Amino acid sequence: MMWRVARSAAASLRQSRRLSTAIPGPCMVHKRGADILHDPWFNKDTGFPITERDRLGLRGLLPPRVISFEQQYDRFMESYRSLEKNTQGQSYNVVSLAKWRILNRLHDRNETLYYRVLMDNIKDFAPIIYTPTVGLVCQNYSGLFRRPRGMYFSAKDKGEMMSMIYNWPSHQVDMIVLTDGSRILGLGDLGVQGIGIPIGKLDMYVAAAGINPQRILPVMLDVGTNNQKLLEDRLYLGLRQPRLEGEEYLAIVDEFMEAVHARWPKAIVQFEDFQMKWAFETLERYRKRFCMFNDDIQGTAGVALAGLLGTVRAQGRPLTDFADQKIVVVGAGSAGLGVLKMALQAVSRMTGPEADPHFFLLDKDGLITKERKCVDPAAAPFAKSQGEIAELGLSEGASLLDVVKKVKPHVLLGLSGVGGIFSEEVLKAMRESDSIKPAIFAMSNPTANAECTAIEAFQHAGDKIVFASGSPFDNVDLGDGKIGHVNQANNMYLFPGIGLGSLLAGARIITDGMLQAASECLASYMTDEEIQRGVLYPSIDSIRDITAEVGAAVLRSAVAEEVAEGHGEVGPRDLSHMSKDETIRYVKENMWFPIYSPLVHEK
Ligand SMILES: NC(=O)c1ccc[n+]([C@@H]2O[C@H](COP(=O)([O-])OP(=O)(O)OC[C@H]3O[C@@H](n4cnc5c(N)ncnc54)[C@H](O)[C@@H]3O)[C@@H](O)[C@H]2O)c1
Ligand SMILES: O=C(O)C[C@H](O)C(=O)O
Ligand SMILES: [Mg+2]
Repeated sequence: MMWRVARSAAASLRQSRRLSTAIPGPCMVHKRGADILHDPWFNKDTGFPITERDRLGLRGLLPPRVISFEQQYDRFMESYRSLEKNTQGQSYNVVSLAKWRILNRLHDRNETLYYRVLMDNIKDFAPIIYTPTVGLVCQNYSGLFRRPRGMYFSAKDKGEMMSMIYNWPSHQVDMIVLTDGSRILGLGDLGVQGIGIPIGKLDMYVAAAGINPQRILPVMLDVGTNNQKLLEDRLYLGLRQPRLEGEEYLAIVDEFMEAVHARWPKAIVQFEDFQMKWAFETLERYRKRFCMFNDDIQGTAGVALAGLLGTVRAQGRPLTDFADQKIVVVGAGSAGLGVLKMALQAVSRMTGPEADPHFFLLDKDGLITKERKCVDPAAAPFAKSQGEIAELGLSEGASLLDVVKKVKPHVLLGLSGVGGIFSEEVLKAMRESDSIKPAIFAMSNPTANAECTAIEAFQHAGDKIVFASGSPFDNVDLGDGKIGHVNQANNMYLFPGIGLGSLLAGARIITDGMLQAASECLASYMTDEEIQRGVLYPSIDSIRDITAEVGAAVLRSAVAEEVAEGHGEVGPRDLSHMSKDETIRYVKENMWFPIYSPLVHEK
């Protein structure tokens, strides 16, 4: 019965979308005149029709000619293309920051146009608003700062957060991305300047998942910084004090989480770029109480696992052979351990709880074994025993080169944050891999921190490899008309769908099952033909489509695990009656799309 209501609501939505170019639904605005022009959410610049200018007190505040949305779009793209032309030959940093500035100015002025150009040109613009340029933006944030975006909660706000949260102007917030700036990409502690990451991630939420930009909130939790250079920088915009530690630190995060939950109980909080100790600890602390997840641990794991399963298919082997794959993971931080934990769960599902996978884990001190004095508890399950490695001629702390030479792994996966660590010698050693298609995943960000470049990988490890990197690289010309395909193994293929699916499910919490469903959905998205060509992930051009599918998979899993409480008028029973296709349709119909709506003034 209820589902019929939902269906008819969905049908009317579909109807209004079809008609949307002609008569989009109205949007209530409580402002008039110049206040509207200065609000990027409502502003249409020269696109305000004459009648609207009359109704909203805008007449005379704009040049007389009305410019259509399409013309505004073309005008922006022309200025962007001429900026590209005019900056040719200049350094990467100068060009990237110039591109970021022009996009950011549009973002500050007219959100509808901004998100439309971002969505339509995601392949060109993701590398600017997301990795790698976002890293450069964070490094230079205090100098680039012009207008605030998002919220800042600092150690000085202790005891005030419950009231501060009400300073945010939107009545409803669906998606929050939170960082404390302690491990920004592979760039280390950037303190308050890390706010660029939540902003970039939420831009991806809007572009890929169609989360309404009025309902997103980027948040910086400024508990100080241990970056001496920033502490000494007179322009640094954050607290000039060492990071809070221990209970003092947790008290700040607790207070923030309580404040968010009090105002928006259904908001989803994505933890991003926290240093390892807090990444794991906060995940365990909050995941049963709030609807939250840690993208670096859980989103990354799902994307990596999907890619790893793809490499098994690429070898023409059944998926169950994943249990026999030899995988060397370089980097035992939040990302590397997240990947291994999820990979272990996958092997256990295939072989039973006594699973004995062939995983080798290295950190800055080399191969991690049980001989190691202090092994992090999260890394302990992956520490090798002397017996296991002695026959390979390896011992505690063995170097990466030694490990690759002796193990002959099917997969070499880097999440170390150390640029170039897959040296020529290491890559050449991968030629002796036991796989017919050795896989090299250089997943660290941004580009300069990638363990190797795409060209280096194909040049040294050979044409047969499958390659993936966290930040984008161009495909590699292998000669004779052959192309070495470059995949982008980045959590952007999952986090928007995890957030969207959890939101539309009205999930109480985000379970391992929901994350597994997301990963499996991504893994099965690729056809055999694509996989054979070394294409493990979809093109970023189809990110909205894959996100809808992932969102639906997450939603269905939330229903199956009985953590779905429903969203808006669609209750859990309605959700449970939806077929897979209906769920995908429901998700797609709930994705926001940038279009000018008629503004109606309401006092
Ligand atoms: N592609 C993606 O989607 C994705 C997702 C998450 C993180 N990352 C990237 O992964 C990197 C690591 O992130 P993290 O959160 O795990 O960081 P982290 O600081 O928690 O862990 C880094 C790990 O690398 C190890 N390491 C450092 N130097 C090393 C060396 N020379 N050899 C071997 N290991 C070394 C450290 O000991 C540590 O175990 C970052 O660059 C981040 O941008 C990428
Ligand atoms: O931000 C990214 O591009 C991926 C990931 O979350 C990272 O921390 O590197
Ligand atoms: Mg991250």
